[in-house]
Amino acid sequence: MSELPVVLVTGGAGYIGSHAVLALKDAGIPVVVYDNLSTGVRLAVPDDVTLVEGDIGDTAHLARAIQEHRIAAVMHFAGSIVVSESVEKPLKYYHNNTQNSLGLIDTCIKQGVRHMIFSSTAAVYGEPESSPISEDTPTKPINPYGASKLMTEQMLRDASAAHGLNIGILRYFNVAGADPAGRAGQNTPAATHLIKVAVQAALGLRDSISVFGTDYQTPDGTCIRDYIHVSDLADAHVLALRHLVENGGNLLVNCAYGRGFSVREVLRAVEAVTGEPLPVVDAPRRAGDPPALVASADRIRQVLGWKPAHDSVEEMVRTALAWERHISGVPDRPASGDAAQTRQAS
Ligand SMILES: NC(=O)c1ccc[n+]([C@@H]2O[C@H](COP(=O)([O-])OP(=O)(O)OC[C@H]3O[C@@H](n4cnc5c(N)ncnc54)[C@H](O)[C@@H]3O)[C@@H](O)[C@H]2O)c1
Ligand SMILES: O=c1ccn([C@@H]2O[C@H](COP(=O)(O)OP(=O)(O)O[C@H]3O[C@H](CO)[C@@H](O)[C@H](O)[C@H]3O)[C@@H](O)[C@H]2O)c(=O)[nH]1
Repeated sequence: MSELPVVLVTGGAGYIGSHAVLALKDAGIPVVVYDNLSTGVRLAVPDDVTLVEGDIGDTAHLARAIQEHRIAAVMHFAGSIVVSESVEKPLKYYHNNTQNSLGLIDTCIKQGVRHMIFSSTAAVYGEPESSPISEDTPTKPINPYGASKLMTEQMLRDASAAHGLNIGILRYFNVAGADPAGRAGQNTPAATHLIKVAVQAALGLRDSISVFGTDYQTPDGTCIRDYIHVSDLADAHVLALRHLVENGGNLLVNCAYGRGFSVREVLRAVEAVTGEPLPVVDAPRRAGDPPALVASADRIRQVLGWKPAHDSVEEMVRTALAWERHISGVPDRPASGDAAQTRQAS
């Protein structure tokens, strides 16, 4: 690879950003985290990585961090991420995802940053008329979250054309799981993501798990999503950075495996991994949810040579469960033999 740039990871104390930091470190690429710790946590940043605590909206502070650490590339994960909340509080999303990204892009250009990789989302596609969804599928977001991200994509494209910034737009589908080596995971206690909530319910940390909508036009009536393991996604970021540094130009890729699972299928996978029934409650539809989002994931493999290593819902559930046990302190169940011995002894 050409000379490795120092990478500033905005949102690097959050779920996906912290896994990207590990992947960058594993690849020997120097990294600095910039995060306001609004949903991220200090402990998610490895001890040997500098954390600059700050808001991306504070562009003077951001500019100083870029200068001080000689940043040449930015991975921009910082943002607000909950689809249903974006329907209730749209301006929060246009502020944090669009307006703050505008300030960040402007600051990066003024400070001579060469490369930027942006966390976009499948939510930019809305309710696509055809499936699977390719990068050429028209973008028609149906919630403010998706709209706030699409506007940032457009700003990046225009800024790239005018100022020569190399941009990588990565449209993630549903991210799940945790670092298989147990170094990182999803830390937000009030997280809303299906697999996170389901493993919390499996561990007794929540009373139940709701299935939001059972009357969608899908085979079992529940929503379908294309789940991707967070460590495979983190690896895609390292490949995307190499691509921008070595080839220049721009990149737009879906990040997914290209197959969908319904909510009920995911919950069955959780039950299969834990060996226990889940406390499931059928509930009304959640605002802003499209029925099905399944990617065409050919381009990311072709352009980046990405070879996912964790393409299994069970592995996503297993690693998420292990991380949840780690942060909550809920012990592993005794093996069935131990349980039998305990019963006999009493
Ligand atoms: N989780 C998913 O399934 C998913 C799917 C598609 C896209 N994304 C995108 O990936 C990115 C990361 O998501 P995540 O799941 O890791 O979320 P997260 O909430 O765990 O991480 C976001 C991080 O950004 C920080 N942050 C938020 N606003 C900030 C600001 N103004 N200034 C500085 N730091 C700020 C938070 O403290 C947190 O550490 C987001 O941009 C999100 O939209 C996530
Ligand atoms: O307790 C729960 C949580 C979720 N769901 C359903 O599970 C599916 C997935 O939901 P969730 O895990 O919350 O993810 P999404 O709302 O699909 O959004 C995620 O995936 C998008 C990309 O597809 C990203 O843009 C978002 O940032 C990210 O939060 C949806 O049908 C939900 O209605 C439930 O039924 N019960």
